[in-house]
Amino acid sequence: MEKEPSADKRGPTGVTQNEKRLLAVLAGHLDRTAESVAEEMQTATDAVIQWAHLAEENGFATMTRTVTHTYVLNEEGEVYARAGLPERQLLNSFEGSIEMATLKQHPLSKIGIGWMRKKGWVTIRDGLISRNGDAPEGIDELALKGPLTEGEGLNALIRRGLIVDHESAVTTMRLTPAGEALVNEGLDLREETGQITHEHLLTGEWEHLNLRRYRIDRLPRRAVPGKIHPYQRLINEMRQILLEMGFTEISGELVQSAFWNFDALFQPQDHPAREMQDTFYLAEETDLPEGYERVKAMHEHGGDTTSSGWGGVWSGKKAEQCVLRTHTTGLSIQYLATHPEPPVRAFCISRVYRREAIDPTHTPEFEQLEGVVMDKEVTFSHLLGFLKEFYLKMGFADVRFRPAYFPYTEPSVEPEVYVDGLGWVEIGGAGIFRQEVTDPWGVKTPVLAWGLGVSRVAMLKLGLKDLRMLYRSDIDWIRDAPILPADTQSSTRR
Ligand SMILES: N[C@@H](Cc1ccccc1)C(=O)O
Repeated sequence: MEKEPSADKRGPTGVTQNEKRLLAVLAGHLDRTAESVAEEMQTATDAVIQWAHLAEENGFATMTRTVTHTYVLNEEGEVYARAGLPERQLLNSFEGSIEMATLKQHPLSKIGIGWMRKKGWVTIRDGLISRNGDAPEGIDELALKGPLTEGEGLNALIRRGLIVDHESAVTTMRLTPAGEALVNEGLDLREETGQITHEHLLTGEWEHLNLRRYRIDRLPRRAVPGKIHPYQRLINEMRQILLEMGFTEISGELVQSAFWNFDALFQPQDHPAREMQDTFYLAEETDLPEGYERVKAMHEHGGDTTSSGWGGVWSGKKAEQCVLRTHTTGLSIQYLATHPEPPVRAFCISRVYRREAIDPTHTPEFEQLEGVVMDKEVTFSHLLGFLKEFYLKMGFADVRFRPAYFPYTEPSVEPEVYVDGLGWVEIGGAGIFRQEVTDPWGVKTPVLAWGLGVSRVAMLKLGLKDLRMLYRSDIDWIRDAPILPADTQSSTRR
């Protein structure tokens, strides 16, 4: 291949063909407008500006953009230019003093009176307007006479909305000394070939081609294609794991009765979590489902079981109240009520609502991953094993369990995962449903149940310091968040 002239001076990246053509056109001129260059090169002005940008980056040319304004009176301005500003016309309409009420009859009084006062032309006292003196012509009135050149007078007219500002930009460009030197050394203006073809190789023509150089030291412009929100991506991944483990996905309404959200889970009616400050109550009420009497009996005295219940009188009114679901455990028990025979493996990943003060780690709405496994002979060990397995698949290798309490499970645990830099982080609740929960619906087989904070997991997996980021649609964050397919995220995935 021919050695390109002065390749050393062009830097390692070379100069594009279009840039060279542009430099040749600029040679011998001082400043040229983009338009005239475009005309000579028989191309679009935008293209010329783009090539000039490249040349500028390489130090061969400079560009200057000059914005010029042309000011013209608008329709209203034209009228005032002929007849005078409203305040002048108004002032000329009377001598000495005039009753305010009379002057208000004047069609221009609305605009004019204020301006006359502002300019100190008149004094208003006891409903009477009096001239102060001879009211000399102001800079705005001078400007109105034209020509409209920049200055305080014009600014005053612009502020009063009497002017149209026509803006036009002219881009000029010229060679730098380096650009001139490059042109003087001679530019290789032969056509460039961007792609070598089979033909070129066969005929040996490739040896004589002027091949376009790649700028391998430059990053290409960043591509920001559409993609799934990082949080949704994580939720999809969790869903996939559970589906692969043989679970059925269930769903339910955001609005639930207190009955399903609390009572069916043997949560006593005076439980603090049911208080207004923790739960969003709605004005609506709903009918109690068939079989609610058995839940009532369970609360009051333990129904037909050995449990003694909570005692007292269970109020149907309280149970009829509608709430924004505070957890998804209410969906699990509803599902079991209609599917009381084993085996059942069900899950849902859904939004729940709690009256939390908003801060970096609390939002009043967040997602939970809820699940149940009902089968003959499933035990507490299976529950721990399952949770461990799930977290492993999510990429948390260290999982441990702390004893916990929920009104609906016994025994109960809170799983924790170990996160570098944070230590052990609590990430949900789990346990075996109590007899008080399952018995009213004829469920006789053990039920493993859990509810995990999905947004918590997301925070840890996405390295967020602020939970709110998940809900904020911060476009920069969304663009920057890496796309990690499930398979590459965790080496423990089996
Ligand atoms: N509902 C509990 C989690 C949980 C679900 C199922 C069983 C035990 C605990 C919570 O919201 O924190």
